[in-house]
Amino acid sequence: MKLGRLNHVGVATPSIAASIAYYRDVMGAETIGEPFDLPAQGVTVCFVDAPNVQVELIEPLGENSPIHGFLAKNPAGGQHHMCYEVPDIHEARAWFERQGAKVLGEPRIGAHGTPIFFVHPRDMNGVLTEIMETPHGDRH
Ligand SMILES: CC[C@@H](C(=O)O)C(=O)SCCNC(=O)CCNC(=O)[C@H](O)C(C)(C)COP(=O)(O)OP(=O)(O)OC[C@H]1O[C@@H](n2cnc3c(N)ncnc32)[C@H](O)[C@@H]1OP(=O)(O)O
Ligand SMILES: [Co+2]
Repeated sequence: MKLGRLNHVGVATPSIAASIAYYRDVMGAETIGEPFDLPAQGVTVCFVDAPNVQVELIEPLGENSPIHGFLAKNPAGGQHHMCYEVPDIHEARAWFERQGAKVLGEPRIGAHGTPIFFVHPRDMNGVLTEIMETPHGDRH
């Protein structure tokens, strides 16, 4: 596999509203999207645009949110995952499985409308890693 573009850095937060104020007022973010719910992923999401990458704010949604454990250990929130793009999600998944890495579930549709999967941080140098298929319009 060839390392692809860094699409976003996931940042878990107990309050998207408070994080939006921080990125706008302290960090000077000029483009911040509207928050939206992704019940299938157990999170509310909001994208903050930096010139070269997005920050993905994620707040727990529902009792089974996968970020409850992280926020229990990091109550103020913090950097949660890195997301890299790949041209073919199934090839990428098979690659990580061949490396012996723990792939967390089947590909499912993520916040950008293309399939994603996660690889366990224990097998990824301590970084929870999201792999995302590049949207068709963004392919070169
Ligand atoms: C918005 C939609 C989508 C997108 O399109 O972009 C998203 O990004 S959704 C983002 C949220 N979804 C997910 O994170 C799904 C995948 N994650 C999981 O399945 C779980 O979070 C997990 C990775 C299996 C962790 O589960 P959890 O129950 O919280 O923790 P464990 O007790 O199992 O932890 C084991 C081990 O891993 C360490 N850990 C946990 N989370 C992270 C993290 N984010 N970064 C680095 N390390 C992490 C945890 O501290 C434990 O370490 P040890 O104590 O040393 O064993
Ligand atoms: Co993400």
